[in-house]
Formats: sequence, C-alpha cells, structure tokens
Amino acid sequence: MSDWNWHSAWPAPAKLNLFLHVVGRRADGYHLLQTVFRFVDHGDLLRFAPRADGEVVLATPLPGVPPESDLTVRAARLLQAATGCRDGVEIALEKRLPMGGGLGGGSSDAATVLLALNRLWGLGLPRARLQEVGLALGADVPIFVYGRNAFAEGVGEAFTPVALSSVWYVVLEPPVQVPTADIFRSPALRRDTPAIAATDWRPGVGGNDLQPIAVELYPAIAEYLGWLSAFAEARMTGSGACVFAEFATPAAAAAVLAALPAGWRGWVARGLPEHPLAGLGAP
Ligand SMILES: C[C@@](CO)(OP(=O)(O)O)[C@H](O)COP(=O)(O)OP(=O)(O)OC[C@H]1O[C@@H](n2ccc(N)nc2=O)[C@H](O)[C@@H]1O
Ligand SMILES: Nc1ncnc2c1ncn2[C@@H]1O[C@H](COP(=O)(O)OP(=O)(O)O)[C@@H](O)[C@H]1O
Repeated sequence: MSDWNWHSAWPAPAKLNLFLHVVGRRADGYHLLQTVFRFVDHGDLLRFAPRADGEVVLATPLPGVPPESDLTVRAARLLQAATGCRDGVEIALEKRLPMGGGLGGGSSDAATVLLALNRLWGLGLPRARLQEVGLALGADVPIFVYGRNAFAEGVGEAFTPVALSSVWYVVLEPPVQVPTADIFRSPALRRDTPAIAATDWRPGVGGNDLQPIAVELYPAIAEYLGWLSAFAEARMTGSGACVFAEFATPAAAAAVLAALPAGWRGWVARGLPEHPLAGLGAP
C-alpha cells in the first residue's frame, strides 16, 4: 500500500458500538459518551489516483450528497489545508455501507482518506495528528484513524484499547436513514447515565441510550430489533438505524441470516481484532 495504484482498494470498515451511554453534555451542546467501538470485516472500499493540478475530485458521487459535502472530499481538502500540500487526488468510493446507519460509514471513509493520502502524498503526519484533523470532520472519525477496538470517552476521542474475542455478528439494515443530530436533540434522551471505568467494562455490560429515542421515531428499527431478539440479544449501533446481535460461530450467524424475511437487508460480519489499516506505518 505504499504506492499510487488505482487498482488497489483501501478498506473503510464499519464499526459497531457494543454499548453506548450518554453520561453528560458539554457547554457547546455536544454529548459526553462512553462507548466501545468494534471494527468488523464489512465496509466501503476506496481507490486513489494522483492529480497534478492540485484538485480533489470524487469520481463516484453518492446519490443525495453533493461532492463538496462528501466526507472523503472534505477529508482530502482538510489534509491539504493542514499541511500546505499542493498535490491533488482523484477518489473512487465503492459504497457498501448504508448512510445514516450508525455504522460510521462516512467517518470511516474520511479516516481512510486521511491515512491513505498521508502515505501517498508523503506527508508523514503521526496518527495522533491525523486523529485531530479527523475530529474536525466528525466525532466518529478519530476512532477509525486510531485503528484499535477501544473503550471511548469524551465525544468519542479519548481511547482505551480493549481486547475483544473473535465473534460473528448479524447486522440488519432497517430501511431508514437516521440523522444523528435528531437523536441527540430529543428532549426524551437520557443524558445522565452514571459513568463507568474503562477497566470495569466487559462484553454484555451496558446498553444503548440512543436506542429508545430512535425506536420511537422509526418503528422499523423496533420491528428489526424484535425479529433479531428471537435469536440472540439484539441492540442498535450508534444513533441507528442498524441493529446487530453476536454469535459464537459463523454458521450460527449464517443460519439467522438465512431466515431473514423477504425484502429485509442484512449481512454477517466477523469482529476484527483491529482496523485493517492499523498496521500502516504512520508513527
Ligand atoms: C452516535 C455515534 C456513536 O459512535 O455514531 P453514529 O451513529 O453517528 O455512527 C457518534 O458519536 C456520532 O458521530 P458522528 O456521526 O461523527 O457525529 P457528528 O457528525 O460529529 O455530529 C452530528 C451531530 O450529532 C450531535 N452530537 C454528535 C456527537 C456527540 N457526542 N454529541 C452530539 O450532540 C451534534 O448535534 C452534532 O452536530
Ligand atoms: N462518504 C460518505 N459516506 C456516507 N455518508 C456521507 C459521506 N459523506 C457525507 N455523508 C453524509 O453523512 C451522513 C451520515 O452518514 P454515515 O456516516 O454513513 O452515517 P452514520 O453517522 O449514521 O454512521 C449521510 O447521511 C450523508 O449525508
């Protein structure tokens, strides 16, 4: 992954929030969270080609997202601005993750752009600096740059790595896009869940404080959670809409997916030990 090659794909994996508590609110309105981020082996793919004219061009615009607002383009431009780099890039995005799904798709795309262009443009920024740049794009971007499954605090930018066992997830995509801001804006949102110590977290501890709000606004999420709960404990990821459940073997997960009602979308993913680009040589 050291040279420009339009044919080599850079992964942008999804994340699951194994739990998510809202423990407070900052003066600027942003919510203080505690969550565990887990990467899974299902996600978007990005390809890059150099441009000598300094422009950042998205060859594959997403329906409903103007290229100027696309997080991939914004990440590349922010990196140019942060470093004074005058190189350009053409970006191709193979979108597999649903938008507004709580899987962090746009944030993961942005992080992969930062990691890839840091390498391809020869910028040599340390990962910690890329995390800072990423935070300006969204609260979810730093974890994808950080690259390790982690207990996260603050708005999701202070990390304690966690070791997670190899398990499989069934992830279902209710057919709704949830705007994250709408969930956090709700007067009904619980904002005072007691904080826990990172060392006290174990798989299975905690719930998702955003779930009751999302379920109330989008009945499809409740329907998908109800269906999946018949097989294993089911939970929403992030601000929704996607829901997931954990299984010990790929066969157990595949059996659930095989029973999915006609017209429902879902997939099986393996929980990763770390982000696929975690080993990329950023200092
Ligand atoms: C909820 C989480 C959990 O991982 O994931 P998603 O469901 O979006 O994937 C994240 O905290 C989301 O991060 P991200 O999607 O990057 O959100 P941002 O673009 O930074 O914020 C969108 C809006 O949500 C609200 N917001 C977001 C994060 C936060 N800690 N407090 C907030 O109040 C703010 O109103 C903000 O303007
Ligand atoms: N590259 C991108 N991929 C997905 N969404 C993007 C992208 N760029 C901008 N967006 C905008 O960000 C919103 C949130 O997308 P996404 O990150 O997929 O959801 P979530 O934050 O729920 O995980 C989308 O609805 C879309 O308007």
